[in-house]
Amino acid sequence: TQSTRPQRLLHAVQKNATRGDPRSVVKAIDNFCRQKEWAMNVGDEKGCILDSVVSEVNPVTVLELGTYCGYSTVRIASLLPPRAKIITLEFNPDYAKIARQVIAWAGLEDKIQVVEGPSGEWIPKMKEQFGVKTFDLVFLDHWKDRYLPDTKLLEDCGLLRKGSILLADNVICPGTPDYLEYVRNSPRYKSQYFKSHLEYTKAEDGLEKSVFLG
Ligand SMILES: O=c1[nH]cnc2c(O)c(F)c(-c3ccc(F)cc3)c(-c3ccc(F)cc3)c12
Ligand SMILES: [Mg+2]
Repeated sequence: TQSTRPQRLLHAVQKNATRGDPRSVVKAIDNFCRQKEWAMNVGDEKGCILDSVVSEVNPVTVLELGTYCGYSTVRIASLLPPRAKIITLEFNPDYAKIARQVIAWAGLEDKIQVVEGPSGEWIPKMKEQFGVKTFDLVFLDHWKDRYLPDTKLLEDCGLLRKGSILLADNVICPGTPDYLEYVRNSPRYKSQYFKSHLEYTKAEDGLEKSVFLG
């Protein structure tokens, strides 16, 4: 039976990356996506912006919405301090299965919890299920129509604190106009756009970094 793109991406990691070396996993995926098949990882260019935000925030508790194959999960987790944790939500069970294996190859299972299911259902359960108080950093990279409702849900569930950082991928391509309008005009956020390119292409895209003011 025909393999899927996530399966081929996983095989590229297992073939070209060193077990336990997260940076080699990131490199192997970027090479696969540049040389073989495009895939919707945040990629190397936007990934550097992600790295700089993670390093600046130095988060202890991270939420990622949208795991896909675990590329950004590995990128973030490789920069976290020892006791820090990342919870990553993935709606698609096939993606989650691949992501777990990519994360295992990177040797980062202890810092990462992959949770399967709809973000809208899991966000209200974060406190009771995972003992989360608030998130220091949220990386939005799932479905463009969920960015705004999930942000409002995070606010309503008391999962953001003064200074929590939201970092959103794809705010230009495919674009999240309602989310951008909200974080750029709400008095509860201070927002900043980082212009970049759609992963592995010359098309414009960017990341929006928004600080929750409480
Ligand atoms: O859905 C996504 N989630 C997270 N990150 C994404 C990402 O980083 C992307 F670059 C794209 C993208 C953008 C342009 C394009 F041509 C194809 C895919 C998508 C996406 C958008 C619309 C779809 F119908 C399917 C996938 C996503
Ligand atoms: Mg994306």
